[in-house]
Amino acid sequence: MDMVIQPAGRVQGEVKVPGDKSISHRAVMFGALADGVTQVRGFLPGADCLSTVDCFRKMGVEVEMLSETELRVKGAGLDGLQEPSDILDVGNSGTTARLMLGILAGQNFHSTVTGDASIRRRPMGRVTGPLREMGAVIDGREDGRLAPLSVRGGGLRGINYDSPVGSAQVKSAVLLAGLYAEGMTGVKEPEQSRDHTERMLRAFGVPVTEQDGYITVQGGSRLTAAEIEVPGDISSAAFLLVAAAILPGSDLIIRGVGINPTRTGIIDVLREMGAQIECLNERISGDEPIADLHVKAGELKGVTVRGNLIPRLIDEIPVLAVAATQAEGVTEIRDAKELKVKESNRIATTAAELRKFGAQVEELEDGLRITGRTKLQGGAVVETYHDHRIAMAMAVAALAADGAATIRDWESVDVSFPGFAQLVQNIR
Ligand SMILES: O=C(O)C1=C[C@@H](OP(=O)(O)O)[C@@H](O)[C@H](O)C1
Ligand SMILES: C=C(OP(=O)(O)O)C(=O)O
Repeated sequence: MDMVIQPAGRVQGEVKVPGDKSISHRAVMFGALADGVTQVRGFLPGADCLSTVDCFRKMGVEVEMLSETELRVKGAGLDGLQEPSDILDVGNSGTTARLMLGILAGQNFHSTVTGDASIRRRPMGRVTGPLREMGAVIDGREDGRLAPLSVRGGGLRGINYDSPVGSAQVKSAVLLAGLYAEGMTGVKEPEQSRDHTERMLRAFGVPVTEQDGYITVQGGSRLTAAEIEVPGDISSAAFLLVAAAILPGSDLIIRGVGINPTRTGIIDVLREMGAQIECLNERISGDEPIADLHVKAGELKGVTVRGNLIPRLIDEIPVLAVAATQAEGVTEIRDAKELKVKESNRIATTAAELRKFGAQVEELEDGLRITGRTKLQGGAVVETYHDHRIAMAMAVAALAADGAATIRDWESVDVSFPGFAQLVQNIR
């Protein structure tokens, strides 16, 4: 479906964004493995998280949807999952695929995991490698590096894994397998990735410790059902933060957004660029810090973003590139090769689509160089490569353009932010 986005003078008002995708996935998965009934509020009813629900239902877990955002997961216990009689289809969701592979590695049954065309291109060797090292039998295309993947799990031994990438999906997959392994399992990463798994495992009563730089769990640790309050997703809020930062006269409040420090790179960088962002009513909700974000437009200037900041804003880089087109001078994003293995190659797709608005964007081996400030041109017909973040980033570019833009395959937005188009309409 095509979506036509009209320019907006500014954005204003008060809004809420849907629940955090990373936390919603984990609430369902950990609830499924727990003893007792887990209650989840603020769940993201996006396509990716619904894929997680579907996969765990196929393994016999009862998930009751009390409303779109509230669900009850009847835990099967650590060893209660059943062999699925059909393929586990994760749709477009890398998080479902990789975290679930960690769980499947611990099961004494056979399973097959696949997903859409994008998932079948994304690297799975980063999880199947360490899971095989732990003892899981995994096969698939390219010697088990690409889905479809078949898993025969069980009989795992704990390892200390030095991950070559700062990836929460890798860390989580290994730690989840570690719950089923003999002894201790640890993961060390080159840059710290989001820590929702560690926080939520603790909320489910599993000790997660740090030993010699390894984040560690003890095999056999049982999970006890918990009540999970999912905060608003800062990765979704990012589209609104950038819209408000670049549209002069904007003044927007986004209520109840997760501000876990492993996720707030976008706030740090937008502030450094010159946007005004305040965190109001900072509080702890369950296991995660949250706040209301008050953002106002500013005169933006270019910045360099690299190193350990990258995992703290990895999913926000396409929309950060849009902000950079409206900043004076050069913005460089480096050390971000990981962008190439997301739903699309986000270095290539961000550059190609932003150029359609007249932006000056150079693709780098490990990132992007954007030179501002450019008055973005209307009339673009944007391809989205079925990548929700590209669709929404380009919608934000359209808000700042001098005419309407058409965004192709808009339905991908439902992966993480159902209702985005309506919400943007309401804050004009
Ligand atoms: O663990 C998670 O929930 C996620 C981790 C990140 O991926 P990587 O682990 O591949 O960096 C992120 O890009 C993804 O949207 C969600
Ligand atoms: C990369 C993303 O998700 P996943 O890896 O779960 O597909 C994303 O949401 O931007």
